[in-house]
Amino acid sequence: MDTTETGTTSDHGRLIDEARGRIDALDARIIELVRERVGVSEGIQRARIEAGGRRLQLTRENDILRRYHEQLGEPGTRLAMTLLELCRGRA
Ligand SMILES: C=C(O[C@@H]1C=C(C(=O)O)C=C[C@H]1O)C(=O)O
Repeated sequence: MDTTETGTTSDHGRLIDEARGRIDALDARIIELVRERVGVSEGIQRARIEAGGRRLQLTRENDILRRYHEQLGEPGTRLAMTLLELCRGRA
């Protein structure tokens, strides 16, 4: 059986390379979606400030944290916290 320096067969190596290509493409889409989310969030924050309100709304943030937790567990909560951190404070 033909093996590479990582100990995989060439078939496995090809499968891994192909799957990594898909992961790289997914990561690029995720980063693009995060950038889109930052822009939408900034627009909401700016509108609220212009209307005389506060930039942040913690009840809404808690709903988002709960949704991520329900779907992805504790790491989902941390992911949502990171997303909210990226989206806060630029308006
Ligand atoms: C975007 C909003 O403003 C802020 C940003 C949020 C977000 O990025 O999801 C959520 C709540 C607010 O603290 C909103 O109220 O929906």
